[in-house]
Amino acid sequence: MAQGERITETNGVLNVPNAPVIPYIEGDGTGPDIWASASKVIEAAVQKAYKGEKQVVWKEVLAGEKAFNQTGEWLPAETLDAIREYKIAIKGPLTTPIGGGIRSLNVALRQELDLFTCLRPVRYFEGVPSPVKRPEDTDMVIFRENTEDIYAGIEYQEGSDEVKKVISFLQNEMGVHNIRFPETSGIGIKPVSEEGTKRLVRAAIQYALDENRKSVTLVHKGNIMKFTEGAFKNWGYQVAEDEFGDKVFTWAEYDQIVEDKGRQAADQAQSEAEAAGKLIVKDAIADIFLQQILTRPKEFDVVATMNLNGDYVSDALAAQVGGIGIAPGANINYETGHAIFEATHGTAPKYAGLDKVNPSSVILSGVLMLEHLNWNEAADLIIKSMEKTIAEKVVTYDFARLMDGATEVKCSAFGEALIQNMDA
Ligand SMILES: NC(=O)C1=CN([C@@H]2O[C@H](COP(=O)(O)OP(=O)(O)OC[C@H]3O[C@@H](n4cnc5c(N)ncnc54)[C@H](OP(=O)(O)O)[C@@H]3O)[C@@H](O)[C@H]2O)C=CC1
Ligand SMILES: O=C(O)CCC(=O)C(=O)O
Ligand SMILES: [Mg+2]
Repeated sequence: MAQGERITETNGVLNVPNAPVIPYIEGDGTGPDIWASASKVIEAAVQKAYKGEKQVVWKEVLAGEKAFNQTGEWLPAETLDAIREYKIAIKGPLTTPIGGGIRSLNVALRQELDLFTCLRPVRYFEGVPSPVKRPEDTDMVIFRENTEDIYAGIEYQEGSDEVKKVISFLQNEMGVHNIRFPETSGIGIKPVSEEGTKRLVRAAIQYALDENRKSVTLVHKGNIMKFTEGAFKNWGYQVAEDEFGDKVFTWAEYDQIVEDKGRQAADQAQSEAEAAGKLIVKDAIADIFLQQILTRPKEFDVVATMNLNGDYVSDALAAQVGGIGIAPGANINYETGHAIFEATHGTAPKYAGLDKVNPSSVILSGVLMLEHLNWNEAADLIIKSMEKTIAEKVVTYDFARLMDGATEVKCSAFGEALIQNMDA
């Protein structure tokens, strides 16, 4: 086994050695089962693609229950230091208690490393059972803002001295009179900034242009939350128009043409922009968006949204293409090159230690990682093998329960089947 070298970055470009050290967090709950299976698949793909010329040198770093049991800390400083040093990491899911206890370690990792984009591609694999009639029509890439919004964790518990101060400030100094039950309210605060919005939307538009996508939809609830979600929409259009000029046509421009010259002229301008291959930047209010991704998925492509909306949209879209067992993700800072790859799902605690769940979400997060390293040959081997294995109906319980004639296999056996089906 090679000793491994650090990945570095120069002017936004990663320098990837042939044996990069990649820290991994095994995760809680089903994390260890999934990681055991996923890591073997990633190793096999790299071996088959590069015949030993390249390899991943894994370095375990601790977080969650394993970290707490071994060090007394949930997220040791060494873990953050290692990810800062080695740039790229991959992780299994980590538990977050509800209504008390520690705040989310997953969110902490994203905030500490300023991984401002949560990238979650949603595509269909032929043969996967889905609740919709044409799952192949769903092909979207979610850009979820990953550091702000209510995930900032600025919350005050009902009855606490802090909440009394905040409520008194709001009532006495800000003229707020509509907190319905001030004596028994908890308060949460939702910061959304111009910088935070613009760097996320910039990344989404750049991705859409690079990947020849047709549109970017800004998803918000700006009709109700005007200065947070409404501002997200306005800043999103600003960054599109100020920084991408002629490459994009926005619905803000469309509205301006309607005002100046009428709807017919605006429709014509949009048709011309589409014919010229310009990227359409549009927006949708979150509630109707959740309906339209089901009824008209072909109309959506890249999606840029805030943290909480992105969380809901991620799981909803994952369902359309077969569920959370096959939903990958990446947390990325496009400016520093730091990234942590992880599944969209959580620890699925009821299946912990049963070697049962679908490891595909972490395996496909590994594919995103390999693509990020520009090791596309290895990434493609995994994708092809997954297409073949699912087509053979060799699947884990989550797909098997919805498929006729499936062979249900365990988490580890599914990984082995992928390796068997991998043709270099
Ligand atoms: N990034 C992270 O680390 C995340 C962590 N979490 C945390 O995970 C914990 C549990 O959260 P919970 O809300 O139950 O959500 P989970 O995503 O952990 O599980 C919900 C359900 O999704 C299905 N599922 C999840 N993973 C898989 C898989 N790999 N293969 C097949 N099916 C899967 C199972 O459905 P079924 O029962 O129908 O088979 C499972 O019961 C919480 O502490 C939460 O905070 C949550 C999300 C992300
Ligand atoms: O951190 C958690 O526990 C939940 C995170 C989550 O739901 C997500 O990343 O989508
Ligand atoms: Mg989530």
